[in-house]
Amino acid sequence: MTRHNPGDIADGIAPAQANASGLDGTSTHEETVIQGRENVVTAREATVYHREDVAQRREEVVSKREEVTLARERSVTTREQDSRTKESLKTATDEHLTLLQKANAHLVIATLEAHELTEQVQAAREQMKYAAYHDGLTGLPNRMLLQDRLDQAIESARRQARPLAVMFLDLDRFKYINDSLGHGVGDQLLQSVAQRLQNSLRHSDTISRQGGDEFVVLLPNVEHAKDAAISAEKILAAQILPHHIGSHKLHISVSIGIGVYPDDGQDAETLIKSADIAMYHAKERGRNKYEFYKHEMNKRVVERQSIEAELRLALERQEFVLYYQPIIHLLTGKIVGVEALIRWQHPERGLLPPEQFVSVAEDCGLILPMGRWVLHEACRQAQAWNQAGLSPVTIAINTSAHELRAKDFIENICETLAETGLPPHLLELEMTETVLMRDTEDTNSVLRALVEMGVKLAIDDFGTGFSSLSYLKQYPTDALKIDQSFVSQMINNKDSAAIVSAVISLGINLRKRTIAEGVETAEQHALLLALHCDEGQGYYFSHPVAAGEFATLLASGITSMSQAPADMNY
Ligand SMILES: Nc1nc2c(ncn2[C@@H]2O[C@@H]3COP(=O)(O)O[C@H]4[C@@H](O)[C@H](n5cnc6c(=O)[nH]c(N)nc65)O[C@@H]4COP(=O)(O)O[C@H]3[C@H]2O)c(=O)[nH]1
Repeated sequence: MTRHNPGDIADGIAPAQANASGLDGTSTHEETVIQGRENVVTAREATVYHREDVAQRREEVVSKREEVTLARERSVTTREQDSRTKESLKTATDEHLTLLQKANAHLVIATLEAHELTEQVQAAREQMKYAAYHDGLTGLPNRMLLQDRLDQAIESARRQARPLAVMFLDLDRFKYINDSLGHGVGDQLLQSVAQRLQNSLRHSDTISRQGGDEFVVLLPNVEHAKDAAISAEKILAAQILPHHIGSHKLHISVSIGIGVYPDDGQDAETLIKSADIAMYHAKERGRNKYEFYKHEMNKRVVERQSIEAELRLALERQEFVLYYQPIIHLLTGKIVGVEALIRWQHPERGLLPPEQFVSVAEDCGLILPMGRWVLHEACRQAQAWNQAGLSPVTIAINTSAHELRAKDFIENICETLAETGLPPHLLELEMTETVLMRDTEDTNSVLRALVEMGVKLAIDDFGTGFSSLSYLKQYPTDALKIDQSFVSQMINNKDSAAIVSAVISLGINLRKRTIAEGVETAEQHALLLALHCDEGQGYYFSHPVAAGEFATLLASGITSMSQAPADMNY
């Protein structure tokens, strides 16, 4: 745009325009004036326009400036805002970073903790798994693990068409050690037995503890049955050596039954059962033995099971009876006592001796009601003889460990004596050494209570248990019964004679009566007399007889039963 000088407009003529009109030479003065006026008007208009234009432009400029200012302001504001935003963003980022770092630290810790926890959980899981498959006392595989391994071994034996063997082991007379020396010693003995089993067998064999004193061994790699016999012999030889437990030197043997796959069982359960049955037969043959399973053995086991079931009914049906064996004063030949011995008048099997059912009764707990019945019946009978005017004799009764431990044992004896009217000094309780050696504190208080009541105490089968002479001084016992195994051999075996002689001397010195059990011959009788044994009991004098028969013996005063009928076997 052309910019005009405002002075030019004030003169009324724009120089350029003036110059242009004068040149053409055609216009008049008037025209020129008019022209000039028009020009002036035009110029004024132009000026006006120009002014308006200028004003407008100024406004535009102003507005532009405002815009620019506004834009600047906006820009400043935006920048400020930006900078503020950036700052807050930075702060937020920093905070976020800090949080992240913290979170990361937590995450690291949490990861470590989780790792540690996983390890603990894993360890706990493994521990639980170990506990589920192992015996807590010996650390040996338990029933479950054995089952597992046996299943696998059977499967493998089946595929390869070869045999495998299972051995069932039971410690002989472990119960007596447990009863007499306590569970602590019993547990240590089991650990020692387990250790020796491991040392006697191969790593590939599985030795498991089934519970109590029972172990089962899996021999997966046997070529022939005789391989199992070799392993069994190794076990017997290792276990028979004394076990040193604390201050005790314990002798224990094992009985082993062997079942062989596939003949004696095609699955784990049957095989173990066969080995178990064979083990019972090994025990019956005299312990410290092994025996292979034979099919006819099963019959005996079924018999034992049915005995248990029938024994429960025997008390209700009053099938038990007592037989009485006289005890003779050796010097005078008079009957001074009588031992009550239980029999079971079985409806089908006839009269059964105690060895066929007393241990079953002990195992299934029936010994307690059975023992109460024996006590009551024996006291009642003895008092009946007294009241019938027969010379009073001491009645001896066998007392098992279970009975002695029963809470109501003393109470029961008091009640029985009161009910039957038998004077306490005519009752003698027989207990084995092992029964006396258990829980010495408790046993002592029970025995003292009995002595205070006036009841007599005799130690049965003396010399066969884990003899500790200190308890002879400790307990208030009246008599020592010399075990029949020594009496029966005393004539031909010097050692047995020496033991019998020593026990009698002990009795004399400790002022206790000595009673020889199992006297069968005149020679034994004569030697016992010469050794100053007080009393004797045995087939030489009388077999155990029924109550009526004993009354006859007592009344007739027969003291030597060389005349005893031969068929008096019970
Ligand atoms: N070889 C031979 N044996 C003779 C002779 N004289 C007696 N006997 C037998 O020797 C056993 C003596 O009883 P024990 O040692 O107390 O041994 C008893 C006793 O431990 C237990 N018993 C018997 N009756 C009871 C009872 O009522 N309760 C308890 N808990 N056990 C009993 O059963 C065991 C065996 O009793 P029994 O079979 O009656 O056997 C009796 C008796 O018949 C002999 O000259 N030669």
